[in-house]
Amino acid sequence: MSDTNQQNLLKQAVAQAALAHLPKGGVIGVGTGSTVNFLIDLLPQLKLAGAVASSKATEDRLKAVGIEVVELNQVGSLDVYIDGADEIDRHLHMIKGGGGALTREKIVASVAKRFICIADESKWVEQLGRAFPLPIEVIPMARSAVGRKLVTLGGSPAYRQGFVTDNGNLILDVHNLNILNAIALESELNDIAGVVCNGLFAKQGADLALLAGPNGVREVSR
Ligand SMILES: O=C[C@H](O)[C@H](O)[C@H](O)COP(=O)(O)O
Repeated sequence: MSDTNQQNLLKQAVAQAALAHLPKGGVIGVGTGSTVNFLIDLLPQLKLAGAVASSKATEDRLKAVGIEVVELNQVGSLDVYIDGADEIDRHLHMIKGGGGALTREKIVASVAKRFICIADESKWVEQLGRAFPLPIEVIPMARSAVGRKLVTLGGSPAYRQGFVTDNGNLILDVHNLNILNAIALESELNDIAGVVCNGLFAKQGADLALLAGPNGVREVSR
């Protein structure tokens, strides 16, 4: 079996395991990405009243399986937000945004009482950012200015060519950042003029991580 097929089986397994952690008949926040896509296919079983989508892609997919998509402005708070991650560490801090949906993901997650991260074990890392570059959503006119600031922080920003976010902005993928204090760096990056949002989810990390490996799905909670 190819590595991709094997990884897809793990994503399917973690999506299945997540169902037990989600409320039946409620409204939940739904993230973006290939792992979440496996979950969305299973969500009709929960007979949800609706879901808040973190991207246009997720919105389309939720509608395709018959789940009502609720605007965030119609919702006071959510019991649960569920999403994948590009990397997650032992503090349940994450890097997200590989699919470019980080800003809406962070917004929807911010109104949720609980963040559940679903991933395969390949996403579990000792230190964030060593293998996966940190995505940052940037206002287009600020691309070079933000890039220069990121270089002074030790990063090597790469412009994600041909990609436009759901919000009409661009993504810089920042390599070589030494992320020793993810909470502090998340704030520091947000302070750069022109940055809309960065892919560190540390101030609000996950409350529960479900991680699928060859021996099953393990749970790590805070
Ligand atoms: O923008 C994309 C999101 O942050 C995803 O949660 C992240 O990239 C993980 O995606 P996947 O489940 O496809 O690995």
